[in-house]
Amino acid sequence: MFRAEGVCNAGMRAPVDLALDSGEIVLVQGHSGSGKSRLLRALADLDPHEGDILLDDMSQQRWKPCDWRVAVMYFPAQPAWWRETAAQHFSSPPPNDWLAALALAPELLKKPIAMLSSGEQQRLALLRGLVRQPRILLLDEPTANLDDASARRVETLLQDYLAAAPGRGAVWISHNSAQAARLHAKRVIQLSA
Ligand SMILES: Nc1ncnc2c1ncn2[C@@H]1O[C@H](COP(=O)(O)OP(=O)(O)OP(=O)(O)O)[C@@H](O)[C@H]1O
Repeated sequence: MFRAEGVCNAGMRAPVDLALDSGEIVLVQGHSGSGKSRLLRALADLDPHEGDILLDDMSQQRWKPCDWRVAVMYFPAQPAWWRETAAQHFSSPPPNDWLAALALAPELLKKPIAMLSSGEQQRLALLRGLVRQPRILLLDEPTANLDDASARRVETLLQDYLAAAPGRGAVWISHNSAQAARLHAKRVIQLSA
């Protein structure tokens, strides 16, 4: 379904091959600075890079870049905001059950971003991306700012999202071995420093 062959971005030590089947999570691990974020940015076509990346056998080079970045969406560890409130960043409002699943009060959407905790911002940024229905989620430590209970809520929501339609998958950076076990990833890509 999703394949990467010889992908290399500036800051990565070696090219990476990767394959993702429908519903699958591939974990990416490695020391700080080993190139995990740079790999995900290359997969999302956010930087010039080497190698080929295919979704349903169609090369990234044949996609319109803006369509690719919605289908193959990068979720940075530190999300960017450019308007005053989170609500202003959503193409369509997040479903109430998603907000509830992440224990986010709907009122948070209307608060100034500067008044939200980093964990609230990270969860809202996740929903901001999911409402656009990406197929491949490139998750850069999506629970980095969260306590254990909140992290598990995010894991459950993401696993449910992947299972809700065919043709979805995730490449997930995680430093947490307990989380890695919970995600049942069949494949782990270990980047060396
Ligand atoms: N635009 C860039 N061009 C070249 N090298 C870069 C660029 N941005 C970052 N780097 C370097 O690439 C290397 C890998 O960075 P990356 O952010 O992918 O690491 P990481 O494995 O995600 O680390 P961490 O776990 O600390 O987030 C680092 O040495 C970094 O300094």
